[in-house]
Amino acid sequence: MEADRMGNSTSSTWGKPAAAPVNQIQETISDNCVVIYSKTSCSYCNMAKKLFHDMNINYTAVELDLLEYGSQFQDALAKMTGERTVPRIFVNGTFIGGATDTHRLHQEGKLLPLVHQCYLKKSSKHVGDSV
Ligand SMILES: N[C@@H](CCC(=O)N[C@@H](CS)C(=O)NCC(=O)O)C(=O)O
Ligand code: FES
Repeated sequence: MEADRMGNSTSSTWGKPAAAPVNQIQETISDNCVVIYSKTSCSYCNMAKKLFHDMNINYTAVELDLLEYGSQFQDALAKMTGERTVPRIFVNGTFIGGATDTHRLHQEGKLLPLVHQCYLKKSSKHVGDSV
């Protein structure tokens, strides 16, 4: 029941160390060239998505407000990137910043090369893949 859940929220948080979200985040960012940790209600996040969309670049969006453990993911992201804010954007397995940083990278012409580097890496991995 609702009251149970509220009463247990502290202990269930203790029972779930941030290691699990960190591992999941690391897996997601190594599997996908562009990952945006986002919230559906956030216009900064939408602007970041639009930037990639307009460049015809596929991205993986993880909507933290729709995740049951979204707040723990935000804690993990804070540990990994120094900020708990959204969006948190990763390209080629590396944190590149929030919305402002990403737009700046794009203006400096550095965003597309990072993405292409990742595509190249992924396509070469499959050459001679025996699995
Ligand atoms: N300059 C940062 C601003 C990030 C920021 O302030 N994000 C707000 C939402 S727009 C936030 O994450 N607030 C806390 C939260 O939603 O948990 C960026 O461009 O990403
Ligand atoms: S722009 Fe307001 S929550 Fe991100």
